Amino acid sequence: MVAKVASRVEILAKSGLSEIPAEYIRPESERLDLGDAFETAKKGAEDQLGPQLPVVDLQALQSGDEAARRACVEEVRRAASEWGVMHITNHGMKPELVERLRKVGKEFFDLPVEEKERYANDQASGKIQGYGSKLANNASGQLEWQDYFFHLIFPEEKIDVSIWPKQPEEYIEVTAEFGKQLRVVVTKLLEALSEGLGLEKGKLDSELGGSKDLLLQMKINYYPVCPQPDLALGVEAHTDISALSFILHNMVPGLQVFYDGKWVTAECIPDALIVHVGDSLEILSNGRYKSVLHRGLVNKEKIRISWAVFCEPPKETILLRPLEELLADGTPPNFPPRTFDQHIQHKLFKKNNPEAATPPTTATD
Ligand SMILES: O=C(O)CCC(=O)C(=O)O
Ligand SMILES: [Fe+2]
Repeated sequence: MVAKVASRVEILAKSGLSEIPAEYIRPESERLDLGDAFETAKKGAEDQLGPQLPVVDLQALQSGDEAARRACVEEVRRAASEWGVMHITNHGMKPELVERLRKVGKEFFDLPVEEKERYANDQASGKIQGYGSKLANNASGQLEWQDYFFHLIFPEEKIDVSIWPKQPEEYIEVTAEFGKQLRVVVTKLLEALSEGLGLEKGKLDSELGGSKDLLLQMKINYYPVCPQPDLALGVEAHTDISALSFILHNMVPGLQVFYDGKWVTAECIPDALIVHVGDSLEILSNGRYKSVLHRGLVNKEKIRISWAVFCEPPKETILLRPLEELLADGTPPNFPPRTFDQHIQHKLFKKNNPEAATPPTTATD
């Protein structure tokens, strides 16, 4: 078999084509409401009907005022339970650092494609870090309108800066610092989420590997302008396999989350970070926190860039299963025990075999 070479969406977009290749055209069922979300989002929140993602101010988590702190924990709990996603403000991450992260990521993607190719990943040989584009290896053979750069940013002992962009020069310093500071935010949020489940505050963090083994993996998603945004998706609808995912972006709308039977376009809120609950946290919490279904739209006018950071447990050494404390009252577990790796394999299998009978041990997901 001839190895598949990924074609870069950036090259397609720059070629000036007016119709996108067939592999990028989503099936009819996915296209119903793709067209005008960008236009709607541009008009501003006032014009958007219906509910909006919750915005949670984390300031009070550090507060000496116990009532205020508890109220904040409750807001986090509620957002993670009802939506599985929230904007967080006053999270402690310095706006200047976030701005520098945006700058170095954009400068990397501004390089010519040939320069970026020097960092190309090789999914077939398991080299997943680096510059890439989706290969048509799923059942439908569908592609997404994006290129990306993927690499581990924390813990420091596990990162391999030799595969990180060397241009712009500041990339490594800024991104490593971002990883360190984001880890502090992760700790804080996991503490609030543990407390929201009635658990000891360090519980979720340690169940996910703690300071040594919980990984922060960053994916910079680069969505070029698309001549037919009503036919394509930047990222198809999915839930993240992570415990939590953090998203920041270049203030171009495109992220949608599925809530109450509808796709809701996330507003662009300066200095806020978006946090998703992913599958791993859904499993540990026995479904009390929801792994949110989401997707990314593209548009005709503006390049969109997002930085997604996935907080993941180690692949094989931890068994993800609903925490015992949450089953003590006789509540049955809603998920079978699986390592993170087994969860990934199971999800892939289900995606590629939608008709397959679900084995008895997996009856609940
Ligand atoms: O671009 C976005 O806002 C979302 C990206 C995303 O869902 C992902 O990378 O998993
Ligand atoms: Fe995602």
